[in-house]
Amino acid sequence: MQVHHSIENFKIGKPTIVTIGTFDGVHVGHKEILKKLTFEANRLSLDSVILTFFPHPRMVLQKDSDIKLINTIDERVAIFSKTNLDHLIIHPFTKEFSNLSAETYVKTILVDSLNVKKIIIGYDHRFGHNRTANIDDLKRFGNKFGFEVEEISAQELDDVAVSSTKIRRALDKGDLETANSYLGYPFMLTGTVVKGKGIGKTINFPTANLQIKENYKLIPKNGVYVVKSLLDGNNTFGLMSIGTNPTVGGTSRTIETYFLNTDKDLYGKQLEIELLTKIRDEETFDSMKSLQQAIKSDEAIARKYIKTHVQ
Ligand SMILES: Cc1cc2nc3c(=O)[nH]c(=O)nc-3n(C[C@H](O)[C@H](O)[C@H](O)COP(=O)(O)O)c2cc1C
Ligand SMILES: Nc1ncnc2c1ncn2[C@@H]1O[C@H](COP(=O)(O)OP(=O)(O)O)[C@@H](O)[C@H]1O
Repeated sequence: MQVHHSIENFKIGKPTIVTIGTFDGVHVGHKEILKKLTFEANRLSLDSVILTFFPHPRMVLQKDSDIKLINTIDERVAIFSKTNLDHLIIHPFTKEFSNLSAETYVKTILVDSLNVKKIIIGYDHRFGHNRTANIDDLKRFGNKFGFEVEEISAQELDDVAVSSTKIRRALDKGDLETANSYLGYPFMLTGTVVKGKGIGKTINFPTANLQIKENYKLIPKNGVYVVKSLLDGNNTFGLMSIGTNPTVGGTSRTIETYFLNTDKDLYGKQLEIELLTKIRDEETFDSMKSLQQAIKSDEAIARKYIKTHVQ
């Protein structure tokens, strides 16, 4: 798959079949659309294209919007890269771009730049300045400019019963089982290991503190999770604590992982950590000893979970 960071970087080759959207999570419902896109691309001998926008329109048009996304843009690109689509275009969403009228957008971007012959799109897709145009307008433009529109009906989307909103809600509740089954892969957090207060080692539970640079990334509910990550090529399980660490007087939210069976120096490393299940909520303990006891019991629960669910 070729990745293009703007429409301008896309050089017209074969005519295309296109789907358009944010695809936050690239979940099992999205995958159905992508499957359809590949099938039709082969049948009609067209190049398949996903057109997506970044930043998310709400991040640009409502500056104070506190929108949280399931994937960072890099994670989304990595997931798309595993599909067999021909092109991914990540077009910068700017105020200027949002001012394009529906017809100008269709003509200049879809027709002139992408040479589109077919569009596969959800029934509720809206586009153009102030999102005024809908699927009927798109079909009208199709007649005018010579492309076909295949609508994915509400019923079809309902049948899958999965949406990015449902996944976000599950993550907000710490329900990783639901989120991961809707995603079709484990929810992940990606970032760099930075220095913390150095308390972890003193209680024999060193924790790699993950710094996530994207402030729009959705962080699941505070609590303790069983996680998995690839450390120097080895699948390594661990316990992740998300929260403000009230026991040690913390105030800001941290994401820390104690990895099982390793004593590696992880500072500065880039980690992708998969969240598998939540064990408990964050608690305020009356002493470091009680915290240490709780983590010991978390570790026992995690080892049991790994044995019964993963191996
Ligand atoms: C499995 C696990 C569970 C944790 N649970 C809690 C908790 O319930 N409450 C809390 O205040 N801190 C909790 N912590 C966070 C510890 O307070 C934290 O790891 C310790 O302060 C070390 O921080 P440092 O890495 O900045 O040195 C937990 C840590 C781990 C690894
Ligand atoms: N099993 C382990 N799990 C997590 N980190 C470990 C482990 N073994 C060694 N480390 C190292 O210890 C560091 C965490 O130690 P800690 O005392 O919690 O300090 P800090 O507060 O700086 O995170 C990690 O960033 C990593 O480099």
